[in-house]
Amino acid sequence: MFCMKYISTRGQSPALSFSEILLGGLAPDGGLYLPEQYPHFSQNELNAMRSMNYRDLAFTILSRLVDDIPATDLRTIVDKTYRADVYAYARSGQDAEDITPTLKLEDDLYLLSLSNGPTLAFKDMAMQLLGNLFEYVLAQKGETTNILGATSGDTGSAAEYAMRGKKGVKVFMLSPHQKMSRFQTAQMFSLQDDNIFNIAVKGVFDDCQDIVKAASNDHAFKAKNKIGAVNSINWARVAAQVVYYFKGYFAVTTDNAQKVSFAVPSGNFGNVCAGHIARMMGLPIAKLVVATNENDVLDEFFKTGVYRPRGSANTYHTSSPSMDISKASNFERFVFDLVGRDAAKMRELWGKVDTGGSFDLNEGGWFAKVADYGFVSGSSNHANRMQTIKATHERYGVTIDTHTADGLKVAQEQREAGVPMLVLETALPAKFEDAIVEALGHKPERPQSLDGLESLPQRFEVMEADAEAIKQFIVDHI
Ligand SMILES: Cc1ncc(COP(=O)(O)O)c(C=O)c1O
Ligand SMILES: N[C@@H](CCOP(=O)(O)O)C(=O)O
Repeated sequence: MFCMKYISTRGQSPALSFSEILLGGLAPDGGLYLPEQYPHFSQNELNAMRSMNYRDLAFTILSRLVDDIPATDLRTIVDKTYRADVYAYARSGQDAEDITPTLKLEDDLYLLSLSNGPTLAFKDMAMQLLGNLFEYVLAQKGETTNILGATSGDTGSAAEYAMRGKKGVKVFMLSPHQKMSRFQTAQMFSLQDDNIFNIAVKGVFDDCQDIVKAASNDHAFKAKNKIGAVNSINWARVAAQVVYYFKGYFAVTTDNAQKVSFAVPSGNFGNVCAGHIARMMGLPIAKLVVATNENDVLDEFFKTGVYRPRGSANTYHTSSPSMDISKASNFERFVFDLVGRDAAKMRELWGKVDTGGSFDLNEGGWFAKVADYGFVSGSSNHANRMQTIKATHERYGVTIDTHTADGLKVAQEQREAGVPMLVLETALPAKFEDAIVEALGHKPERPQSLDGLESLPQRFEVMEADAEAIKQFIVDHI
């Protein structure tokens, strides 16, 4: 019987079990949780996983990361989550039972469809599981939680759809005022459930995320008001996202000697961090391609070794708005591994980041080791997105959204002969109708059930980017 413990990247919090860290976000020392050691799948285990359906694969992987929920209960939670009727928006010709079907564009180039869930973005893959895990753990402990989250457009709706009506859960979701697409805004703000509170913050996503972290670092406030997290600072979010890298790999290979690459539209680094963890668990990955939009802090790091988060004034509002992020939370998880899990080094580096500074990992020779982890990067801009959406439609008859277009553009630059490249489809085009009309001259398809979404009445508060005022709002509404 192994015992999986989670440790903080900053090294000054006690090691805890999965259920103990499930509801929270940051560790008490301000760091992020990671497994003390990554579990590793042997070749025989990978062979056995090759023919598994999504639910079996999810259970097999998650049970190596979660050892304090009885296996029969975890199995029930997984089976309840990954159902074809939950991930029902598969393209015609795709099998919804696959949960994350692959779509071949041409030889060795695929889309990995992650956005067939209720809110049409990849966030549903983990958030639906989180909703069911939260319900289970809260019932076991007889507790309640008040979730405080930040969204640039997709985490918010995925969390609200996963948590609406759930007993013992309230959701307070911060979003950048007037910076999400019309569809994204309507998807969140039209929810009228009593347990959902949408707060439009006058600022950018990073301001919202900073407020979430400030509340999480106020230990007395967090404990008194039972503050929970659903952003990818929450380990369970990342853990759930590991599964579809395995699913995608097995879908396009026949033998574990083969490697594949994944191109990942990136902002907060949660999605590609899950790819990194899949690789650490033994998945044969050639490259992890980090694709950014004009907010290219991550691309700058992977090209130069310098991590230089930017302030609100230098964070651009783009046509792939969910990636308008200049301070990537989960990057800390990768750097922890990169610097040999040296927590003192992490405190030194994030001491600079948390006070508005930057760091250069050429110092100490750490940047030279990035290649060992398979990371490469690139960026794209509005003109690239329009061109990629148009070319993909003309060449393959497939409409992709603006974020997936960022991924595909950079994927094309990083392809290698004989190595399948999977581009993660992180949202469906219906969420970004105006951009699709600009690129193609016509609207994208949208599920009939979502017709008229933008005309529904909306309920939200507009607030300044003021952590104390937002904390008071929460106190007044719980
Ligand atoms: C549609 C879409 N694509 C890509 C991203 C970037 O993913 P990550 O923040 O995990 O890097 C996001 C938001 O995070 C998103 O909503
Ligand atoms: N793009 C995200 C930003 C939050 O990312 P998360 O993965 O940390 O929740 C969004 O759509 O809200």
